[in-house]
Amino acid sequence: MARAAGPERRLLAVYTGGTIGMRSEGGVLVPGKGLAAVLRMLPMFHDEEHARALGLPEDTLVLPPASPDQRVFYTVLECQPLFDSSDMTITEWVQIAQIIESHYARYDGFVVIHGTDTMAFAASVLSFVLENLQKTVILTGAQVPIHALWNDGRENLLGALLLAGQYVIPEVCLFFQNQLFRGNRVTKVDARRFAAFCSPNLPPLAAVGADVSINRELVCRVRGQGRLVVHSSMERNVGLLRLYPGIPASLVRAFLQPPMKGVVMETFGSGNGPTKPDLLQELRAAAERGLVIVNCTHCLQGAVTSDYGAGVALSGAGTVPGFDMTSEAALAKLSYVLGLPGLSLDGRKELLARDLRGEMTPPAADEPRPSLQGSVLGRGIAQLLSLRQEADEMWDALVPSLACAAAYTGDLEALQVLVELGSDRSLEDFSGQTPLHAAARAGQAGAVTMLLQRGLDVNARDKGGLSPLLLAVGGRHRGVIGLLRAAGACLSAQELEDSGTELCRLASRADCEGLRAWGQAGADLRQPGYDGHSALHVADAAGNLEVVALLQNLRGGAGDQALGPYLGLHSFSRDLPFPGSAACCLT
Ligand SMILES: NC(=O)C[C@H](N)C(=O)O
Repeated sequence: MARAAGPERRLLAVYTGGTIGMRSEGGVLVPGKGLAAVLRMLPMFHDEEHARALGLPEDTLVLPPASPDQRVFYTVLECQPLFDSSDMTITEWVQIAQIIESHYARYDGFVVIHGTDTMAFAASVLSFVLENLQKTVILTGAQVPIHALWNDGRENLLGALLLAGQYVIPEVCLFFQNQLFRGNRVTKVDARRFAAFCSPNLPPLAAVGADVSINRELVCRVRGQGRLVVHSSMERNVGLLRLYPGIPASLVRAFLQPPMKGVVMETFGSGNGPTKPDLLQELRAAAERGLVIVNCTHCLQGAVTSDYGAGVALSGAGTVPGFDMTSEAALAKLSYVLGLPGLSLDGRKELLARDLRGEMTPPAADEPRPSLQGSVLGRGIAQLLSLRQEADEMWDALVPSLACAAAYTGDLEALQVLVELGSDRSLEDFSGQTPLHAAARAGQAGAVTMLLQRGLDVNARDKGGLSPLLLAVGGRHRGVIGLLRAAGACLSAQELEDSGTELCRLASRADCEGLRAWGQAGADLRQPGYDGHSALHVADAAGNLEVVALLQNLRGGAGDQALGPYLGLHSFSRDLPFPGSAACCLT
């Protein structure tokens, strides 16, 4: 986490509805249009004099100076339609993520103005949908409309704009009543009070008083190095089932029927439930059918543990522990994990039990308690716990190499899991190679496609300066070269210059495939080698008519245009199912 640099910071505020902008119609509150016009009239939200002096466009608002050397400019994007958040679903939240994606390069941070009723669900979903986030995203809203005399909307929105404008907190956060929370840790706890949200199992990331105090230990590091990825294929057939004393097995059975694919089950206390055989049998049968059940406690605070027989019975029936996740986060995570393509059931359960976006505290992170040092058994347990932690660290260190191995062999299922596990850190191995290098070297088009979709840097260089494109050229993997080029891979100026000598070498060996690969990668086939001769000269002097004909056919310089039709170059956007460009409307 860093204080944002630069004299001007630009934010996009996506206004989706909620009480903050609501008006009373017929005695009830309904979403209200024109929030930007309201903000323009409020001096705390817009410095008209400064805007006029700079000649800012009509849609750009500017906050009064918060510090002498920095100004926050922002644009309000009003969605159509506006929602009471009770009507919002995963579909709208994915659309918000797509709006962020399509404006990502132009803004330094994002504020999402949202109704409070489902804001905890929205923040949780966004935290999973947005992968490799490197900019601040803050959701906020209000309990009372901003145009009312006494309201919380002004403070909440101003705080969110100031934090997103002044700090790089690369997470989906929620700001309410002077506190900045991790979005997937919050839950709404009050329908009326201004302190509407709490984060029961994680302290706030920041608190705003006379000063801003940031809890630096807690703020996520920038996750991965790739570009932003929006996971739009969230599974919709997920549900939330709250156990209550005496719940009949027949009701549980009815709830777990297809098309349901995943269920968050809210249990008692530390993850306990009734141990009636008929109920356990329903859970077991559903788990055996492939339904994924995540066990979360319905307590506000605390975690699912294996302290009680009544909890162990549930895990014995095939449920996955959700530890200290909120039900909102668990539902969002389930939808995300079940929506990932190409994973086995075990792979999905493995991801569910792992902390992916800071949404839970798995027990492996527990420090051995000091009291354990007092007895022989206690010391043994403490040692076991620390061994387990070391094993975890070893696992983390091995993920990049394992991911490279999976990419090299084209094991897509293993690769998917490993890339997900490594998403909060670099996937470079000891030599600086990423799995994309390994896949390109081996010509694994499927793995290359998956990794490009996951946002791995197409032009990454390993410690020897090699890029995936150069490795694919070396292996003459023309399908992979096409994929990389279409995703923006290019040879460096030095490689283009050095390619002349290599082209001459290939021509002298009559290596037509090699020449085609270089041409497809964007090399100019007329580039002279170290002695000033081109590949065509070399082939001509050697009397190799096939190579001469090939080079003449492919002349015209940079391979793309000349080789495109010949080699079947294709449009990346047509071939890869990247999320389409985002609409600004929520429909
Ligand atoms: N305070 C609010 O924003 C509640 C409103 N019903 C909403 O969620 O849109």
